[in-house]
Amino acid sequence: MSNCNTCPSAATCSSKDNGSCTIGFNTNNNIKNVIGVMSGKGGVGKSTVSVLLAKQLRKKGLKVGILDADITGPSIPRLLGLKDKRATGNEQYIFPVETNDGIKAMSLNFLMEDENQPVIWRGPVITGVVQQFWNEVLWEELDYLIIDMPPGTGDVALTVMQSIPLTGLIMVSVPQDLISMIVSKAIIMAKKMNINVLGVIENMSYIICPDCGKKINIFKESNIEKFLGELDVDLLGELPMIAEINDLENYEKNEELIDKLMNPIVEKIIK
Ligand SMILES: Nc1ncnc2c1ncn2[C@@H]1O[C@H](COP(=O)(O)OP(=O)(O)OP(=O)(O)O)[C@@H](O)[C@H]1O
Repeated sequence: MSNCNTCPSAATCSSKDNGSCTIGFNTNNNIKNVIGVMSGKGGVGKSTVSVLLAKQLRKKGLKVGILDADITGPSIPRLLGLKDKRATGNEQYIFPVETNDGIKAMSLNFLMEDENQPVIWRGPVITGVVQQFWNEVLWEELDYLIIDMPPGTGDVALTVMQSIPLTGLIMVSVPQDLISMIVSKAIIMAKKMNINVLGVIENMSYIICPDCGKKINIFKESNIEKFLGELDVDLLGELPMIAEINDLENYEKNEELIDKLMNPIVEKIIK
């Protein structure tokens, strides 16, 4: 059950009441910060941003894990280059799969025989799996656990917000009015649930001219400043739409460029 002393949400939690807290803890895990990556809308780059964050944090020598809460559309194993790996376990715990650079990861695809097999489960079963990934995976000591949330503000998002002690949420958006409107819903949901929104990352914000290096806005001029002002949320940074980000399985080849783009964002998050 809950333990306020080791809860990453302790600083912002208003209840401070062990009796009413429903957050479960695996006493063998000590996770200092839990960051949810959310958007409200699918396909905007949540999983990509989750992996980029994890890689940068790891490069700073921190202990990092990724929990893939996108149970019906898991993409973390592929993005980490772990698609052929399977998780193991014993009677008590599930052991996360680890990348060569030491990022621990758990995804439903690590438990499926075939990654193409669809998951045809109803909401309560799916939310149960997410809770198991929090409670039954032996994460041990982590500085940061990144949770890649599924799109939308439905069951799983609600479960993560209610039953995992989030330090904060990062919202991923792209510069289109329709998406900003849906991301706004997710931000308002988080605020209603007293979850700290660390800020927004605008993904696929621009492209870079291969000849002159100029930034080109592909969508009509972004209204991100206005949208953030209305919601009182910070912009953590903007990421371009580039082939190197689309090719995370070969991250090492593009490390220098990606580090340059991600490092200022990660510095803000750590602060
Ligand atoms: N900045 C970028 N530049 C180029 N390609 C990108 C960028 N961000 C994401 N992509 C690509 O867009 C696609 C969708 O990204 P991703 O899977 O991260 O989105 P998602 O929001 O997690 O999707 P889902 O809603 O399915 O969970 C992927 O093919 C990814 O490689």
